Amino acid sequence: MTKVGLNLLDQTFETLKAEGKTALMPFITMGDPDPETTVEILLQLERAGADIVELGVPYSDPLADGPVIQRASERALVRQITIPKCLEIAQAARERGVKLPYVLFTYYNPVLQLGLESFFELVYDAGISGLIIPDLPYEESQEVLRLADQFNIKLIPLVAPTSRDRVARIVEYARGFIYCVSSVGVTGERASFHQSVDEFIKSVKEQTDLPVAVGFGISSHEQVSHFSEFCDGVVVGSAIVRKIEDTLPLLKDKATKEQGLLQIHDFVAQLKSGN
Ligand SMILES: O=P(O)(O)OC[C@@H](O)[C@@H](O)c1c[nH]c2ccccc12
Repeated sequence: MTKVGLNLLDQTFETLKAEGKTALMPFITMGDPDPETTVEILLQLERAGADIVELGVPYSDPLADGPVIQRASERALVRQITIPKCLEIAQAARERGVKLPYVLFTYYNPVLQLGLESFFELVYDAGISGLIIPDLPYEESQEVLRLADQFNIKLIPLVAPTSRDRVARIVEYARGFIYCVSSVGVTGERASFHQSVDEFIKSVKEQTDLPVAVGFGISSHEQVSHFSEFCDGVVVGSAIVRKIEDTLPLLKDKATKEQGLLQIHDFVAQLKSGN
């Protein structure tokens, strides 16, 4: 039975567009450093001005991830953070008042381990609005897309400057938004971006009515501001995950946990507003 109804991710982009705003979209690794702290971090991200959040499922072989997110995955895997556990954490954050749309970010193998139908039932029940699977083989994406549509979960594609010739076909099957990868290689902060990135993103925008977001390497207010001039969303992962890593000593001690959470809040807030 196809699940109908409004999708919070779509609604959020529509509202932001009407307000002439760009979505700030943090990525964090779920369960890093532990489930309870992840709930607290999600609350801080929302308070800091995040509009949408990418919930990263830790994985043992994160091919597209740089060292910062690899280390975060390792810390989370020590706590046996599985997809069901990630979804529990997401629901716990909802119960604490987090209203952000959730985009689940997972490699394909953990999905296969659960089985596609079971996976989508769990993800739907957890109130997830979007899904990114960076290593989903194109040949299998039609079945995943059929189920995602059935459960009203937006299957978001990644497009890279190296896949220019495939953009038209990728966009044709896109849902939710288009995730433009700013650079080739793996995730991780970049000091600068090749000037052709702007033109690549603008060329993608010309081929779709869906929102277009950019990610990979963005780590400062200046970079967020630059891309916010022509993107509907800006994803920041490694820079925020590194901030979490840097505050681990504070987060681990009850006496200083609030101070650590506040430092994460302030870092994300300055990404958004620059002050
Ligand atoms: O970490 P960065 O450079 O800020 O990039 C966002 C990235 O973390 C997030 O979207 C993501 C995490 N793992 C990925 C793997 C592939 C594509 C994207 C991702």
